[in-house]
Amino acid sequence: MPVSEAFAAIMSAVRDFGTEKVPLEAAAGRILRETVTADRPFPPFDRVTMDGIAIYFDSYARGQRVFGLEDVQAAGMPQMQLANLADCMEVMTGAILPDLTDTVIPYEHLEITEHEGFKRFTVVKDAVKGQNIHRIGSDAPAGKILLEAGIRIGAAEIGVLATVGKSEVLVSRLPKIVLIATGNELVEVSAIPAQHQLRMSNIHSLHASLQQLGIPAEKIHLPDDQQRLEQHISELLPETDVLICSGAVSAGKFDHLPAALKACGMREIFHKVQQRPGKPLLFGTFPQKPVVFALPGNPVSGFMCFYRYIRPWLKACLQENAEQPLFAVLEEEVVFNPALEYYLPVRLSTLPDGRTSAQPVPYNGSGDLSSLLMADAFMALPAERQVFEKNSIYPVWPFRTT
Ligand SMILES: Nc1nc2c(c(=O)[nH]1)N[C@H]1C(S)=C(S)[C@@H](COP(=O)(O)OP(=O)(O)OC[C@H]3O[C@@H](n4cnc5c(N)ncnc54)[C@H](O)[C@@H]3O)O[C@H]1N2
Ligand code: MOO
Repeated sequence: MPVSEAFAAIMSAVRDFGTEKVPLEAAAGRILRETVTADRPFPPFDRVTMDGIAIYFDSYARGQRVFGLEDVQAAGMPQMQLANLADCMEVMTGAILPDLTDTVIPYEHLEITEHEGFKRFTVVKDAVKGQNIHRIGSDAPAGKILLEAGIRIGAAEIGVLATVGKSEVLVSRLPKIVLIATGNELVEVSAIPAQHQLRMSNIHSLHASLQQLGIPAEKIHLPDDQQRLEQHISELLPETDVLICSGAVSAGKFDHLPAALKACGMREIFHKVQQRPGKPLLFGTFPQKPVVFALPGNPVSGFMCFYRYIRPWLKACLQENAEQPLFAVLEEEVVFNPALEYYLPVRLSTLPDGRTSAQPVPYNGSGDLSSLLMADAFMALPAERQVFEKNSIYPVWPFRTT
């Protein structure tokens, strides 16, 4: 199956995992599922923006330059009122502007003297009516939509949510994901492997890739034994939303996973995609609820499949706004003969004209996990061509991203 068809099949199996309310403190990184409006104007009152004095501008306009002090309006104090329009009120940044004043002169534009125990302020720089006041509603009127459903909540959004009083926020519920590593050759990260063994890395990479999306996952290692695979998988099914398996999906004698999944009731949507790496990718659904992505065991294959298929699928399930497709300029000629879509590890950078460039990194194929250390995206080179010229433009799928 071509990549475009595989992707379309996966995206037509998008599921809604529902919503939940979380405390504001736990909302960062989650997907907002409600419209958030301004409960009050932004700012909610005429806000003083400089420490100094507030005056009635007409007095100044008539030539008055010396103002006697009536009182001090600090931030957090209810609004005061100027009793005599020829006086002034000392005001602090963040205070509500005193009633009957309309202009704020900062201390830097004042000479301060004392006369018989009373403070006097002489204005020594030109003033403009209305200066240094952040007007009520000038940023947003009450009722304005500030945030729409579908955004990923970041630090700026948390500040706005706090301002409008959202101590609880409606967000997408996260799916329960189980990561299964298969393979008798795999040992724990903390183990010293024998010569024929290796430490399992794929599910740790996948776990980290899910963490970028704020989704936790359970990790399990199962042996190359069909009965044990079936038994474990059937136990997991009732309480799992997404199964992501790694390894045992190609043509080997011990690649029991497809048969085990089928025995557990999986409906296979496709197995094998016209791509490299990641050709043996399998996607299926279960009648009750989980979907299953069975990724090829070669580390770069599974990694690529996560960013090309699983990540966009999960974002769509969480009802997160879709990302803009990204394109880059290929920095050197690439020749690739098989009739497969080629996902080439590349390093991205910005050209002087602002476009993104993609430099292929040294790469020994889908077992070469270390090649990813130098790369930050896969460039998708279409199956119909064999020669990809320098300076041609193709889509890229970045993986150093949130
Ligand atoms: N006769 C054929 N052989 C192979 C084919 C094919 O079409 N016909 N496809 C090749 C391709 S392409 C790939 S990719 C691999 C995928 O094979 P599997 O998905 O069955 O994966 P395994 O054989 O289990 O493992 C492959 C490789 O990856 C290592 N591995 C597996 N899991 C992990 C893990 N969690 N952490 C680190 N490394 C892992 C495993 O040790 C193997 O070296 O098949 C080709 N063969
Ligand atoms: O497709 Mo396999 O994933 O090339 O190594």
